[in-house]
Amino acid sequence: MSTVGNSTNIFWQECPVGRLERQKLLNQKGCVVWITGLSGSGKSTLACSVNRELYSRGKLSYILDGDNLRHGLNKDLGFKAEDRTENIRRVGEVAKLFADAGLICIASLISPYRKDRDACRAMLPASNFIEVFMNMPLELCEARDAKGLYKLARAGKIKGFTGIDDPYEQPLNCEIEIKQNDGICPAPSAMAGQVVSYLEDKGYLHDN
Ligand SMILES: Nc1ncnc2c1ncn2[C@@H]1O[C@H](COP(=O)(O)OS(=O)(=O)O)[C@@H](OP(=O)(O)O)[C@H]1O
Ligand SMILES: Nc1ncnc2c1ncn2[C@@H]1O[C@H](COP(=O)(O)OP(=O)(O)O)[C@@H](O)[C@H]1O
Repeated sequence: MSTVGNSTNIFWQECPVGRLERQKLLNQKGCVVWITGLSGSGKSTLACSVNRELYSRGKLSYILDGDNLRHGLNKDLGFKAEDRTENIRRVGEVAKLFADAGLICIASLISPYRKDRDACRAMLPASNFIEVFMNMPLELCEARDAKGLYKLARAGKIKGFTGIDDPYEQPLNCEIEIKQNDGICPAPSAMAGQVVSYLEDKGYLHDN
């Protein structure tokens, strides 16, 4: 195709070393583990724990954390709905590249809108988008308030804070749900175990 978006006269370039060769080299399959949930629900903690566990098994993963990407790639974006949508779109595209590189890409963003997450899912071949929902109650996230942002949002000093005066749409069909058991949040290693077991069961930790 020679017209894509606003670009004309452009052509897709193929390279002889492809995804399958890279996966063989790494003995794993590229995919995207997309962690969504409220601020303070434990997304970054889970991402780091999965990353560490995979590393200990000799598997290459890379974390795309919303907070970190907003320091660079997405520093022109704020938190209004269009900016969040563009934030998720860009991270979805980058995650797709990492998965094509053969890595297990762990994206950790609030990603509050279902349609934005679904658009990222649609960018990837079927089943290579693994949506993980941090299903933690707002009360727990707010009680943690690791960055003091809920306090500022309650005081009206931050407007449009997810869960307070901005929406969060829960996934309807996620692959993995992390939730409290009898009111207790599982330890980070247990949460990571749930994700790594899924990857193992679905064959992502081997290339064939
Ligand atoms: N208004 C508002 N709403 C929600 N979050 C806010 C806001 N302002 C700043 N922050 C901080 O930004 C982090 C979320 O960035 P994300 O890129 O993950 O957000 S989004 O997916 O585009 O909604 C989020 O980080 P986490 O706490 O790690 O989720 C907050 O620290
Ligand atoms: N499973 C857990 N058990 C106990 N504390 C946790 C757990 N997961 C996260 N936390 C704590 O909750 C706070 C918010 O976690 P974080 O990973 O930064 O959330 P998010 O990335 O969703 O904002 C941190 O202080 C973190 O140490």
